[in-house]
Amino acid sequence: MADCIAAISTPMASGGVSMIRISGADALKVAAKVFIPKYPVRDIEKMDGYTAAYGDITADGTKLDDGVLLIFRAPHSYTGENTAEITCHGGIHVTKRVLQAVLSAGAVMAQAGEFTKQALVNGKLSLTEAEGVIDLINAGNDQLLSCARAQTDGALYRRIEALCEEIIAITSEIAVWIDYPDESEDEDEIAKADWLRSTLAVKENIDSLIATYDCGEILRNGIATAIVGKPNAGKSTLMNRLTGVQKSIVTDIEGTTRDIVEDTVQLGDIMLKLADCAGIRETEDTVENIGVQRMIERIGTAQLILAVFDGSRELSDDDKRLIELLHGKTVIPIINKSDLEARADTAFIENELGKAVIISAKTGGGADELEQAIKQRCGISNLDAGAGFLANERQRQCALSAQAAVDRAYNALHGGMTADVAGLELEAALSSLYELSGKTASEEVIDRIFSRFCVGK
Ligand SMILES: Nc1nc2c(c(=O)[nH]1)N(C=O)[C@@H](CNc1ccc(C(=O)N[C@@H](CCC(=O)O)C(=O)O)cc1)CN2
Ligand SMILES: Nc1nc2c(ncn2[C@@H]2O[C@H](COP(=O)(O)OP(=O)(O)OP(=O)(O)O)[C@@H](O)[C@H]2O)c(=O)[nH]1
Ligand SMILES: [Mg+2]
Repeated sequence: MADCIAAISTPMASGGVSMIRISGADALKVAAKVFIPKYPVRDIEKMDGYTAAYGDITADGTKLDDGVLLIFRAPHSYTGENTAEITCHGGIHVTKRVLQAVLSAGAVMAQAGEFTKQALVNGKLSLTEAEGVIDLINAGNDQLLSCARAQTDGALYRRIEALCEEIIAITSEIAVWIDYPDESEDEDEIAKADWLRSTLAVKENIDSLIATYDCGEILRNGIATAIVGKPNAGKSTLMNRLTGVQKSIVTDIEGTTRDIVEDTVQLGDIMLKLADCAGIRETEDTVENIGVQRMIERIGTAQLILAVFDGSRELSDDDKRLIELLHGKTVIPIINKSDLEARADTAFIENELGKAVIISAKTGGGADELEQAIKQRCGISNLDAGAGFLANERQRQCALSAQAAVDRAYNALHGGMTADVAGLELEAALSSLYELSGKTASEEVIDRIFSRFCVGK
């Protein structure tokens, strides 16, 4: 058996060409057994990196196909190992036969993500960069692509490194203090105040790192958005206006919408998963009541609530009951029907729920302002992917344990405990951050990450 792995790196589908990748110390030796260069006659094992040859791909002396061989020399390859890429015609069967020939020549079948794992082991990629590679492959729009690109280029990695350096600066000072305590109490106090300040800065940086997770989550999965308000406020009209289709029934009869009507809409880079709900009111109607209950449940689960008020009428008890339900939620109050004379108490609404947006769902007035408000409220306009952000739950969990440890360190310093306690907590934070960047991630964690890759990546 030769010291190299091999797999088909292109999709299992017919196409123009397919690629079989071989990576490891013996990659060129194995390639030489199946690939016969046509001209100039040359020794594959002596080919320079970044050179290609045209020739026949063979199995046991029989020609399978003609193809192109591309050579990378360690460490200058994706994996950091010697790499040979054989490109053949893109039929599923012929590609499988070429792989078989390569395996017969001694290569070992690669596991899912094993090429990228080699890259990780060889220091070509950090763990968070490798995670970015999966996101890049899965990216379905420009925004996701540029976020994944930032990750594969090490944006998060650098942000974590910077945090670690800040922490190390404090822990090393504390370590010196433990060995050589300051002579005077004054100096001691000055040093402690200094550590407290630096720890606070670290704390703020971790907090803002954790806040980036929600933006990424919103980009990937969209925002669960509930449109709520009293009957006839114009919820269904707004829903139809946002999606551009007449999906929700609109009438001037109160209680028109009962079942939740769902649709999605792309607002710039954000996807809203809209739910148009029944209007809130006291009613004897059994069916409508169930609708109202469902609306209340949605208020509980929605990430964003568009609370629609009829601006042409005075606020009713139902409006006030709704406002009660919305406290503590992420809400954009919307005063609808701006094409009619204004009668609703906007100041009251803003006082309860924050800055309102005035629109006319009927005419489309205020649509831009609403889009801006949604973007602002969801923090998406604040996401600077190039500055590094948390892209998945594993990363978030590591960052949360680092945050908890830094909080404990801060409280220890603030509460007047001896600095060695804070020092230990900061060490704990550091080890969570190392796990995040992959410096100390366990084999198990790494395996779990790579199991999300496809074979051949
Ligand atoms: N044919 C082919 N195309 C591919 C890949 C591949 O493996 N093969 N990749 C696989 O995902 C991506 C490109 N990834 C690569 C990453 C590094 C190197 C490389 O040769 N790195 C050298 C040189 C770096 C430099 O010049 O700065 C190195 O790291 O030393 C090559 C491909 C996308 N396209
Ligand atoms: N003038 C004016 N009328 C509007 C506007 N938006 C909605 N309406 C009207 O208000 C009435 C109720 O609209 P809907 O969208 O069905 O209201 P809803 O909030 O979904 O009502 P329910 O489903 O009963 O809870 C309809 O006659 C709409 O045409 C607006 O911006 N201006
Ligand atoms: Mg409706």
